[in-house]
Amino acid sequence: MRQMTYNNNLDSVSAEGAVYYLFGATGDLARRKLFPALFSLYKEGKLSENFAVVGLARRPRTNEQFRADLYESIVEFCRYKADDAELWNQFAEHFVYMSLDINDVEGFRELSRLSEQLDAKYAIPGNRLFYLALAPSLFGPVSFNLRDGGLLESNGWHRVVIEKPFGYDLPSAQKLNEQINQVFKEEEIYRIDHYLGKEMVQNIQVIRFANAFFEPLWNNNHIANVQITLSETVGVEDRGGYYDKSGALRDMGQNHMLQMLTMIAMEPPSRLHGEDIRDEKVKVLRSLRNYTSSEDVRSKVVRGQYSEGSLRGKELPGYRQEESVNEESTTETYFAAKVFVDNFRWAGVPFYIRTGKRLPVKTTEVVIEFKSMPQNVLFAQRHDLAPNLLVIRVNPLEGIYIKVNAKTPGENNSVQPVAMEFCQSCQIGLNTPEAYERLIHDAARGDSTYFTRWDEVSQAWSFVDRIAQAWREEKSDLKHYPAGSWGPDAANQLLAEDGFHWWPVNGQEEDNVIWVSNSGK
Ligand SMILES: NC(=O)C1=CN([C@@H]2O[C@H](COP(=O)(O)OP(=O)(O)OC[C@H]3O[C@@H](n4cnc5c(N)ncnc54)[C@H](OP(=O)(O)O)[C@@H]3O)[C@@H](O)[C@H]2O)C=CC1
Ligand SMILES: O=C1O[C@H](COP(=O)(O)O)[C@@H](O)[C@H](O)[C@H]1O
Repeated sequence: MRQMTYNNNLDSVSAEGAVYYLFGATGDLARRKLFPALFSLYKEGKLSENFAVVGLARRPRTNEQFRADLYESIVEFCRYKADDAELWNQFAEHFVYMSLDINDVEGFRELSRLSEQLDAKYAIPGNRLFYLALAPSLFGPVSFNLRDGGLLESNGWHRVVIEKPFGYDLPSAQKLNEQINQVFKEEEIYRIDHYLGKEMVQNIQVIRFANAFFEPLWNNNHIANVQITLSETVGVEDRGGYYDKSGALRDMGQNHMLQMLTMIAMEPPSRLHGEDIRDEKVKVLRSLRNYTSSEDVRSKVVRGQYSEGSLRGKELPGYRQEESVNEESTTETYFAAKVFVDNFRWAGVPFYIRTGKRLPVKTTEVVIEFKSMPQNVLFAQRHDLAPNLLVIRVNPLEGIYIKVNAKTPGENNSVQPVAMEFCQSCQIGLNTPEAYERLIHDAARGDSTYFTRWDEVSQAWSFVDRIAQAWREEKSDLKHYPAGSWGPDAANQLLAEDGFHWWPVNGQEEDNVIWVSNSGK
């Protein structure tokens, strides 16, 4: 095994301080995720005192109003309480608001002047982090105006953090990238995929590469299939307008699901450094077997849309009745796919991936199903021995469990499945850093390991585009599933035809399993 080292010499960088420019400061993402993340970083001393945050959007706000919005967001969404008035005032004092239209370069010139004042006030050496919580159509214009307005002329570093979706398909993503590249170098661009900031997604590397009983078995000799589930109970909420153009494939598939797949499937990097890890991840994306025809897509990819139903006793409308959704929409709110990684390690191993809205539970889990032991006469089993599983729970519970076979206590040669669980969130609480905290901190430190590089994004789009193309050609295979159900039955068939089934997720395990867990189960 090659030597791997952690790259932990970046901590000092954020201590230099920076101005954070929050474009889209009056929007939903800022309110629910970005403000709370900044407060948590401040509470933990990760922002030090030499920083400033400039909130930017068109609608007018005074600094006082902006700070009041900030406070409300933190009370509602932050994992830390804002109950220490002195600390709160100290924090809020770093925030200012400026009304600005992205298309107006004059506003950027004024922002540049404000920035110089903030640099002087907080002893910041010109470091600038531009966070674009904006619609993708504004990424190009904002980049040009940052340059033309003089924001990139300061002495320090300049980084731009870009929200997803990065385009709608490969051509639009290419166009976006060309625009941004006219202003920023690739190493200055931090494309967010917040799943990469999740504790357990980052833990995949440690579980794989730090355990002698996983890595040697991590291949097609021993693994029967891999299952990745990202299920949500929510519908489209107030994002119907965006979602109806996007759908589950673009909203979750092109990014979060394929990124998780790469973390599971990649080869060990030579070092745990950003570029080395991303080199390995992009090789996985290049190895994805492309669907050869529309027929091929239809046989391996299932799409669904939720109709009326109920969840935990609550009646729910169908997708087509949601606000800002076309009444005849054929947008998928669910998809499941059988994917192959055509390389030496994974040849022949199916990766089953599924995601959907209005499913029965909110969970993200990865199941590694190992090949079964050969059936033999040693055990008095009436049924096949259950395969060993490694389950990685990403959220809301965080942890892992392994399922093994053991002797049924007191009975001769009878076999009993036992699940041994390390519930990380039960052990240390749910107070682990949220994904956005981790990622904002990483961007400020110049660590782009858990951001997506352009070659990854483009490769993922070219894979997804083939599916979208087949769906455009033929719409009749869209299946409707009742809200609150596990999606179309065709998704079960996808596995059944290979002799597999989806493993239960989120604590809905089978009755006959003995649990050994630190969760008190
Ligand atoms: N919300 C979420 O949970 C997630 C969002 N994202 C992505 O993050 C981005 C932002 O999403 P979200 O916050 O939900 O969107 P919102 O629609 O809630 O907010 C958009 C923001 O952009 C500002 N804005 C729009 N046009 C202009 C303009 N011409 N000049 C200056 N500011 C402008 C708006 O302010 P104003 O109207 O005052 O100008 C507002 O602050 C999107 O790309 C989205 O896909 C990604 C993952 C999750
Ligand atoms: O990016 C997105 O992710 C969320 C789900 O994120 P999670 O961290 O709560 O699992 C999803 O609801 C949203 O549609 C999508 O845009």
